[in-house]
Amino acid sequence: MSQQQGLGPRRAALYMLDQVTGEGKLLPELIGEGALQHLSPEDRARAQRLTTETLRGLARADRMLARFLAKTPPLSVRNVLRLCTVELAGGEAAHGVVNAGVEMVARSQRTSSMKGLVNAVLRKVAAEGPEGWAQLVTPRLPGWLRSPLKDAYGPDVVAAIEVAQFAGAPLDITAKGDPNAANETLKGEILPTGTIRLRDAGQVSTLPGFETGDWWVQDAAAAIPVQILAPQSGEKILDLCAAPGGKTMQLAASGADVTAVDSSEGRMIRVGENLKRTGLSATTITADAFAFTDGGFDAVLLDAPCSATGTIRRHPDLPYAKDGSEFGILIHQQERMIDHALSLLKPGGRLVFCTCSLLPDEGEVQVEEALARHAGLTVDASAIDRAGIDPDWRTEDGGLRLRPDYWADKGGMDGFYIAQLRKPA
Ligand SMILES: C[S@@+](CC[C@H](N)C(=O)[O-])C[C@H]1O[C@@H](n2cnc3c(N)ncnc32)[C@H](O)[C@@H]1O
Repeated sequence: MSQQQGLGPRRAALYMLDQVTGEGKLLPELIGEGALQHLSPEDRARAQRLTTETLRGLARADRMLARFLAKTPPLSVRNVLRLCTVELAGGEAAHGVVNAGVEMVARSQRTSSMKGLVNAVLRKVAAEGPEGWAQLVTPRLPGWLRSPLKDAYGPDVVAAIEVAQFAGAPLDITAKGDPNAANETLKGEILPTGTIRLRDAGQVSTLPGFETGDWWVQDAAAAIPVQILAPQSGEKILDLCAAPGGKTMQLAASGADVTAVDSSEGRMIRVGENLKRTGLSATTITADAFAFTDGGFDAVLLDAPCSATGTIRRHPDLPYAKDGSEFGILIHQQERMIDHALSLLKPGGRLVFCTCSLLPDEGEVQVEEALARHAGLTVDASAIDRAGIDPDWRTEDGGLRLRPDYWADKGGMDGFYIAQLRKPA
């Protein structure tokens, strides 16, 4: 690859790093705004990979760079150094990476005076090689998140979660029908809960069965809430906060009569595309959950908006783009959403509440408080006795706590909290 060819994805990655670490933007937001649209599909994938790998290794890169920097350079130069350090750690040829780093700072008047510094520092990093990188400690979560997680799980579990987040995530797939049949061509590993797991999958849309809609991408943990809800053919089920539709497709595949509601127009377009590709059907409604008041559902799935702190191994931008200041608003909204979802259930109906959060305030505590608010409401503890679910994952309240460090030998899973509540008959 010529240096110029290599620079396009690197510059796009640098732009996204600056936006995440400087402006608090999330990667999906930046990609949605067109940050990668000028690149070929191949370069787009490379820019995305460079960005996520740099964010995943950012704290480790800073530790390595601190050895060679007398004082902290401006953010855009620091991000060039971080990006190049992570590339060098991955075994990229040193001269190409160092030249690219120098070229990136040389392009801006604001930073061109730092060419010499970048050149000297990156040469020292290159001399450390991947071996020097491997000796550094696993990157830690930022304090605003580490602290509540340490209170909830203790320091050893937090350290194990950090190892899982640093390792990243494989590609997980939910089959529309029998996972064994779908896996005949995918040739992955079938996990105990039926998810198909692929390592080094490459481009998703080129995998067998994508075009024909035989499956969709969905983390193994994210597939469990619908398994717990156990939809039956013909049941009237509401998927509240449905987009982009992974769980809507699971519900629809069971033959249930599914209504999917989400307030995001853009994300609802993706629900429509996903249903079309897989040949599944559901009624889709773009509306605020609180404005949707049709009742009488046999079951409601509430996958409430949350801090998404369980998904950091897939979204390493999150700890850098967020600071925890929105937790309070989310927790209050979840509480109101649980109450609203219960009001839409017929007597005796079931509500599966879940969040992809590691914070008990967005899981265990929500259920505890809902039980206190609603007389006669119960938790269906037996609903979580499903194939492949480890009894150790159960919580005292009858729910399920999933963590990224579970199934560590298989490649981990997203963090989730899930419980099935039963409205009095
Ligand atoms: C965790 S995601 C849902 C993921 C989805 N269930 C799936 O499996 O693909 C949360 C969703 O809540 C939606 N949302 C946030 N606030 C909402 C509101 N007030 N009313 C309806 N949907 C809302 C967001 O647009 C987002 O799509």
